Amino acid sequence: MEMIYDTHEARQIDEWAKTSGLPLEVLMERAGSEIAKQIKEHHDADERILIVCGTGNNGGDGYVIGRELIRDGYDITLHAPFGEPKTATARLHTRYAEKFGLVAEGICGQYDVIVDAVFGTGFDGARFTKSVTDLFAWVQEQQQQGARLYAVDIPSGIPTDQTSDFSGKGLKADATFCLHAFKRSAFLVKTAPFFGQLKKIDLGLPAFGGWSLYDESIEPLLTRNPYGHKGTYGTGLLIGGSETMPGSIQLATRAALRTGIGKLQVATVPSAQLGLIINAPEAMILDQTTETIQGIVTQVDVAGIGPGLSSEFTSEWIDLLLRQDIPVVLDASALIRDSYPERQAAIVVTPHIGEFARMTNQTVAEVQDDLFEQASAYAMLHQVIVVLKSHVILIAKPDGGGYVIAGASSGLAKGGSGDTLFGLITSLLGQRKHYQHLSIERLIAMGVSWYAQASKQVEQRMHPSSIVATDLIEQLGKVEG
Ligand SMILES: NC(=O)C1=CN([C@@H]2O[C@H](COP(=O)(O)OP(=O)(O)OC[C@H]3O[C@@H](n4cnc5c(N)ncnc54)[C@H](OP(=O)(O)O)[C@@H]3O)[C@@H](O)[C@H]2O)[C@H](O)CC1
Ligand SMILES: [K+]
Repeated sequence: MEMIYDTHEARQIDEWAKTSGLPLEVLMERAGSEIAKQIKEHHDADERILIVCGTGNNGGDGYVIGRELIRDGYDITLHAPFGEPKTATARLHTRYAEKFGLVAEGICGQYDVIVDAVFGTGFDGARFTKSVTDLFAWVQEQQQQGARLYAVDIPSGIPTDQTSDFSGKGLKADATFCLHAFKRSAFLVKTAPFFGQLKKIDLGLPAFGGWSLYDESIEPLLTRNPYGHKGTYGTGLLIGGSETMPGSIQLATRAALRTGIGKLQVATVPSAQLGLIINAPEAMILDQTTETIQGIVTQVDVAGIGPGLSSEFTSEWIDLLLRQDIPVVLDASALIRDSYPERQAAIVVTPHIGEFARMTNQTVAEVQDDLFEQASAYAMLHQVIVVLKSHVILIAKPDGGGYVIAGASSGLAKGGSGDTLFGLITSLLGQRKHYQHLSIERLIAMGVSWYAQASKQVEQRMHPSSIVATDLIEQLGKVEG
């Protein structure tokens, strides 16, 4: 799994390497050489390559890249608009690069490739001087004339952790070589478009830190025990639907049935019951009353409540579910609590970004700016698992870390997707016994990954604008792992 760091974690791993005997000079050497290798794979020695270096270690990486390319006969111009690097590590590499004839010079004419080694994680967004603005404008002109732009670690001008003060100004790379770990801003809505293609550069350091990009195979979810029976795969209870919103519980039910649950009980209103008889005859249908819910809740392995629900008893039913020793999934209309009881079994909340903003008394923009921290803070404070649905999906763990699932189809940005994901998550948690070897958060991450992969496959046969939740549910069964 690929790690996602904030500035603090990036500094910590440097410090760890240093105290463990691996100096920063070596990390810089690895970073620069690996990036140079990748540039050589895509560009010939006769292309004009410009490396723009800043005064920190990001600039130092640039000197190593230049040296490695010049050594192989590439046509390199190194430009240091703010003067020579100031850090001891970068200066060491500057001196060494001089031995290969790499010295800073002026810029002239059009370049084929520009390497942005101006600012990395040390950029101070509060200082946007005219010289920085002019440099960015010049690089953008070069791009308009056809230059390809590669950023080292982070595109210059882009913050690392959160975007509340982001001016919107920064270099927009075709690809970014992310050193050791991705940085959080590569997944934030305002800054992600500046990164272009993300390319991870391995510096040989151990994985460390709280957040990672989930990229594991979903194979375990697609395999079944040949000796199992319906009891092996648990019984789920879904509570949702109302006279005015009968559709969402149908989608949730169908998604749960397509993702392996052994038995499914659905407590809903009469108009939604009719739809379920036709569209999901495999589910068992219950009346949506306190008595029925009370009666069934002791017999199920998981309960999910919320989609399309509109009842004066919602809060009472949530309490009822939380008193059982089973995982509980809260979605949509059931996202109404500001505290949760201490309990052994997991509580999972699955808000979209607007619901999460309401739950935390913030604006959507405030949540988007600091997505990781916001999700973590809620999960840690309430000791719940947060599945936060935005342009990426974050699964925040109560211990402060979490998983990011990226790459789902843009076609999912419409009604019905959340109901589908809710049904899928509830179904998988009902099968906990079968998936004992996975932590609950990994099981959820794998489920979200299943959903994202299915959406990508639907895109192969229809335009994202046309994709509806039903297409996705049908595709779940065709994903190959
Ligand atoms: N483990 C790793 O991932 C490794 C990462 N490396 C690289 O190191 C950088 C971080 O290096 P750092 O020196 O901390 O910071 P930067 O190079 O990004 O920037 C600091 C210099 O930039 C100047 N600066 C900052 N903001 C501005 C601004 N608004 N205007 C002008 N100049 C600015 C700053 O100047 P000061 O006046 O504040 O001193 C600094 O000189 C990381 O991103 C990686 O690329 C290692 O190479 C390998 C290990
Ligand atoms: K950079």
